[in-house]
Amino acid sequence: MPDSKMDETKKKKKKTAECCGYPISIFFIVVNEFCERFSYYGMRAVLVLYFRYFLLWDDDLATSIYHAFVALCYLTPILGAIIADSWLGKFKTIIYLSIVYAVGQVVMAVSTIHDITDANRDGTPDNFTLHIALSMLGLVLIALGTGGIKPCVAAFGGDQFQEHQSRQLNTFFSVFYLCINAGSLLSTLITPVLRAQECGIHTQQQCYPLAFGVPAALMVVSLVVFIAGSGMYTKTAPEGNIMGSVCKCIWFALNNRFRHRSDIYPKREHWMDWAEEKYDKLLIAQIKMVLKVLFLYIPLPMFWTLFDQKGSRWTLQATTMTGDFGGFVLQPDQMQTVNPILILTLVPIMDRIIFPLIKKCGLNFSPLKRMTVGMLFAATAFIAAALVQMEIDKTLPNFPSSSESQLKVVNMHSESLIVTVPSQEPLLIGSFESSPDYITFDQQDIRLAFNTTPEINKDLSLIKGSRQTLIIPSEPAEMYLKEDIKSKPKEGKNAVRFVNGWTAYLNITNLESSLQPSETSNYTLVSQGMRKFTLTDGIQSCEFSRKFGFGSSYTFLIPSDLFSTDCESIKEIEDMQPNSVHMALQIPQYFLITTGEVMFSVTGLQFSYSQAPKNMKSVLQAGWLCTNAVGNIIVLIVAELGKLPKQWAEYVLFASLLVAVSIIFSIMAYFYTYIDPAEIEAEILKQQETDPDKKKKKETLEMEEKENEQEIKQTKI
Ligand SMILES: C[C@H](N)C(=O)N[C@@H](CCCCN)C(=O)O
Repeated sequence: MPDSKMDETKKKKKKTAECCGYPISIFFIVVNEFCERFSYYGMRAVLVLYFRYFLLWDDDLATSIYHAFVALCYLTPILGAIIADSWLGKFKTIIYLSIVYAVGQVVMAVSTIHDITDANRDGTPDNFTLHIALSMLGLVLIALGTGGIKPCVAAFGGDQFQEHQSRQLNTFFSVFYLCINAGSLLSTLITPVLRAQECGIHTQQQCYPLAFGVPAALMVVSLVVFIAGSGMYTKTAPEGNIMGSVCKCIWFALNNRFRHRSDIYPKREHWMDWAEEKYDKLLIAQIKMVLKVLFLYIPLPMFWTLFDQKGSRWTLQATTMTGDFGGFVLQPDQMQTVNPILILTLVPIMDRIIFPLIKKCGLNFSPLKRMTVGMLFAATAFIAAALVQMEIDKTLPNFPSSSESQLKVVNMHSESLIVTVPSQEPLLIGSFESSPDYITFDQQDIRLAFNTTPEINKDLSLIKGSRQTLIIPSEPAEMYLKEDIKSKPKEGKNAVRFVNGWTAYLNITNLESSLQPSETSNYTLVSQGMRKFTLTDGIQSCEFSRKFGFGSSYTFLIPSDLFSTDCESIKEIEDMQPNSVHMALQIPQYFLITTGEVMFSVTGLQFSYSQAPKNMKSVLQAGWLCTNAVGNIIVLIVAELGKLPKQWAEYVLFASLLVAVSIIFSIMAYFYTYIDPAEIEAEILKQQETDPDKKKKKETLEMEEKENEQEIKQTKI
């Protein structure tokens, strides 16, 4: 927008109602942002677990779709900025896109109701295609909404301030950032708790509808709050399609340069100077400033590649750890709250203590240096994550490879048995006991010998890549194989099953059906904490309680004296140890990545603002957010191409890539000279005033172009 027009807009700004020097309207904007960020981060906190455990996608697909969604959220700001600047203005853009956003959240919440397709009432959806289609539609609408309003809301907040309120404007931006993190903190604490509840019409399942429904409700609240402030806002008219002008000017410069590629034309200082024939010197200078910063942005996506894995890989890592903090139990997806908690404490500490201290020591800790250090912190965070992963790997059971088979023997016979197993010492298995651990075989067909009278020889055909248990009931000749789980139970839950050694059928709470004598139940999943099972044969009953940790698996052996011992004689066989590495071990990696975020993200945001000409702040904002989108696309590419067999190795790979990129960035930063865009703009305007030929030059060029167009038309006719 020409400056004269901009001044007019400023003059036209109506005097707004104030409280303590602040426009009252910003209260609505800050509350709106808090609710919107609650909605966004709340939904994001449980998203990867929804993909993994509701839609039953594997870790890689869940991670890929999660990052594709985040990438889309950071690509759509460009669209939002264009709509606001050239068509609807910020106010209407925020309202319309917030409606799209709220609809998306509602569609997403509906997609998580398993009962809508669970016709056979077994607790799992029958029509996954419908759930996937609904959730993808919901996510696209959410991405359009959240990304579209992102470059508008903060700028709209800024528009509310008068020129004399520059101090209050700075405070507003700090409060705005804190609100983002307060919203994020509360939602990442609350939504995982909602998810962990059980709900449903026909069967009780993890309450994803509530976990996604509350963020949807908050988005509606956000919209209502924003509309409520409607009468108090200063609404500036759309500034004109600045992105369009920038693109046209660049296109013209490139074309003009190409047309004059011959050596007979004198060289120009910068390739953008080839737009001088048609475009304002001011616009060209502004584009040069923007391009200089955009060039510097090239290595930045790698930071976001690592940063945004907090919500995917790190959350999945937490599901293989224990979250028992004594007084309270933390869910794996709640670990992400460590980030906003640290932001709320680290931002003031850095701003008030660390950065001033560094300055006092005479060190020039320039914004670009801070960003480089931020990248190195993020790389160190991934090394910490790799070390934690190595600790977890040590505690994981030795699962069979695709060519191996594993077998355990459980003796429900009233006497001890000696079992002869190929290439093993004979095993002595007591009554109601099992072989010490799974025995691994390279072959599938094996023969076992039992010292019963008469002796039994049993030929077994094991399943490749599987874990199985051979159950020897009270009548050993009726022994049978039962397939076991071969990975950690989902969401840090515990898998339990019962073998019925009682003489009649048994009903056990939580089990799908009653258990016949000598039968082994399928696994049932139970959450961490004290769990109670009631066993009854229809006449007698007793209760069996046990405290569970995270990620374990047990087979409970029910003896024939069950009711006379009041369930106390039930024996347990531990098939899989509970997770033993504590989630607290993730705190160092969260601390390092958040320190990196403060140095990189907060500084980067300020840097983008300070180096952008005043009418192109939204262009650079969209560019800055785009680095985030590209970062998430890189996760997809590296995760797909890399496919490293060990998770810790993938963490080390990402850390190494970021170190390499931070070295390149530091070299680029070394050659960057900081500018004061306002000063440059003022200088050019002054020069232009003393250039009477300027207007004439432009008019002549426009005439020439029109004549050319007409000539082309006539030639065609
Ligand atoms: C919650 C997180 N710590 C945060 O502050 N997020 C901000 C900035 C995200 C920057 C992405 N380029 C947000 O606006 O959500």
